[in-house]
Amino acid sequence: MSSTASQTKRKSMLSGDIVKQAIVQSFLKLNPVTMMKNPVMFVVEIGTFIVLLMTVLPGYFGTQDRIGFNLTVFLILLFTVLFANFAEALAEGRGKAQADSLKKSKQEIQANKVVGSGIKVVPSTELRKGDIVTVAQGEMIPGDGEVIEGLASVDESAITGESAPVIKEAGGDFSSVTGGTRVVSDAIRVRITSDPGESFIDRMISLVEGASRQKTPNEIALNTLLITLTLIFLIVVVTLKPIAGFVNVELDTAVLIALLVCLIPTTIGALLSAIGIAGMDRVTQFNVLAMSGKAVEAAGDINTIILDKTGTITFGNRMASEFIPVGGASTGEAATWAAVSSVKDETPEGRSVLELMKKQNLVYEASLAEGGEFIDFKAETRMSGIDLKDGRKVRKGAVDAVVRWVQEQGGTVPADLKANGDAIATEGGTPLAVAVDGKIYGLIYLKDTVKPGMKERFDTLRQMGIKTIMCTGDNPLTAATIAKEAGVDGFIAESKPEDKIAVIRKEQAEGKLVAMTGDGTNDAPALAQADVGLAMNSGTIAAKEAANMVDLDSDPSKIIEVVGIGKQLLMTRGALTTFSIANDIAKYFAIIPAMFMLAIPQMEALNIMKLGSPLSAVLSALIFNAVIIPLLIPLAMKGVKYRPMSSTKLLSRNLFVYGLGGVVVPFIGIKIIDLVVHVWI
Ligand SMILES: Nc1ncnc2c1ncn2[C@@H]1O[C@H](COP(=O)(O)OP(=O)(O)OP(=O)(O)O)[C@@H](O)[C@H]1O
Ligand SMILES: [K+]
Ligand SMILES: [Mg+2]
Repeated sequence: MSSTASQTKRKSMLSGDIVKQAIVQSFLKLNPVTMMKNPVMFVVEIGTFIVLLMTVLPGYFGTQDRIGFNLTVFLILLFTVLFANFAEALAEGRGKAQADSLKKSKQEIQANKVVGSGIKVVPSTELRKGDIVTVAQGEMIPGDGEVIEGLASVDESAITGESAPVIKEAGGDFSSVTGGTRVVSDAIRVRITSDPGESFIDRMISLVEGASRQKTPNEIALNTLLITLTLIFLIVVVTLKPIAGFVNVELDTAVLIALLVCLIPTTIGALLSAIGIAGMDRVTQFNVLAMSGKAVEAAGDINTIILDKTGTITFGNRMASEFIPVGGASTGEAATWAAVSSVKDETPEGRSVLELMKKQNLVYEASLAEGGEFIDFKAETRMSGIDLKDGRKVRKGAVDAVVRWVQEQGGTVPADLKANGDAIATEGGTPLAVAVDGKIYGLIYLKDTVKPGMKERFDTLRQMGIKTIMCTGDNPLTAATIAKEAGVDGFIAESKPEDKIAVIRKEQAEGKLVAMTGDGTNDAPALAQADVGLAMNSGTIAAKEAANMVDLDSDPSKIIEVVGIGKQLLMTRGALTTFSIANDIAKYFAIIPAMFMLAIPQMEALNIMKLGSPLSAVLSALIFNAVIIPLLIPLAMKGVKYRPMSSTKLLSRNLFVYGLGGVVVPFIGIKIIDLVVHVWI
């Protein structure tokens, strides 16, 4: 698929360059001002500095006999901090590279600004909200805006990575254009909707660059836990020295610092921000822009997803495939009125009616529509049509809507309408009734197909404990057929845009987190109300501003994968936290006995791990503590393997795997390192 092409293009950006940059960054991030943002690693840095002083000023600290050991501890600690910095820098690297390529597409553009009745060429940076510009074939669109006149195909590859041009036209849901994209055919008039520095590309750059990255509520909570643990261990270790002093035991300062570093949760402290950045990055690689890390996390906690039927679950190219007369009318009559009501109907459904006429070699008197007043399709009325100049009113639309409209005018409903309509609906098609004033002439059979693989995707969601609700403006029979075929958990038929917001509020009132997709202006309130609102890039500005995510490929069914990515982010963080804390427990068993054996050699019985010597035990634990960070970077970046199951099952499984693994792995790791280290000292 096309989005995979852009993904491979972006994946290859994790190149040697990014690694080189990340190595440089690892050193720059040693700056204490930067380091302070990560309290756990900041404590390690302070420890590193103290051991450095003891190494270079042994006379002052009375550590002349330990210079070699202290130097080794200093180096291991330094690498611990560097590894943590490297993890974060590597995670940031890909976004930075992407931001650079975006900046290139942001060079100065000449804009044809409409001034009075003429055109003035100005640099795009001078454009302000409300300005009108014209953009002709081959020109770049100078800023974000809305097409107010004309239709053009636009190459949006600069932002979407997608080379096939998309159609943009005035009015409707495909009118928004993005600055930095190129008109490849025809010309449009655009009203600018953003001031300089606030455009979509600007926002995108600062997002992928991480400039606007803020800690999420979940990260803040976890950070508080990590700081608390660090403080507790700090107090324990600091008070250890005077306590030991009482019993005339002299504890070595470097060993105490090593103990502290091993006990505080350095593994998760080092990887925490990399996990968050990588999670956002996975969403970006998927061509979805998340406005905040919070949105990605919320996606991981979603309980209910609200999906549109047409275009999300089905392909959405509802095409007229048959004219079915009712109430004794002829096929020709039904087709004629269907066509007359569709002359100016620019929806795919409307256009397909005229195409079907051509395909079936049917003709109608075009003059009938001349001078008439066209009635656009509206989701509220679920009808479209024309008021003819001779006073007759022609309508087509959802059967129940047209029936009501006919009855309002004192008309009658043909006896065979319901059976014919239901027949179409039970096949999953959409019946549109066609009427003139009080008389219904026939039905248009609109065909649509469920996208392949939908059932499997909904099964997966169900295993994760997520409920899916299909919302559609279609009739209950069609809705039921499609719902059954696609395998959604529930559906709402004949729904108007405002019904969506009601469903979201209802679910939220039950304490659930809700995700939805949308593209129209009338979706905006619901997109804002939802915990995760995914707007289509092809959609209106209002929709994109209300949502907290934008899908550059405009594929509404992607919400399903976004939820998966969010889940994976939360799982990865949970798993590595469990692993990290369990790890520290194991290191405790290596260091504490060693420390006391250093002071009281008779305490050999404590050496349950049978490590070579007290000093090699301390170094081995410290080395393990350092190298586990780079070893876990790939897992932090890629995310833990993710199998769909309920959250509670997942939690207990992860506790088992990463908790137990976290205790066992260091025992083995420290033992192996000790075998090597012991030979050296
Ligand atoms: N161009 C049109 N002219 C007249 N009636 C239409 C037209 N397009 C759709 N309809 C009718 O209006 C109903 C509502 O359409 P709408 O686009 O709001 O929702 P939908 O596409 O059926 O559902 P979904 O919310 O899944 O997109 C359709 O089911 C159909 O019966
Ligand atoms: K640690
Ligand atoms: Mg629709």
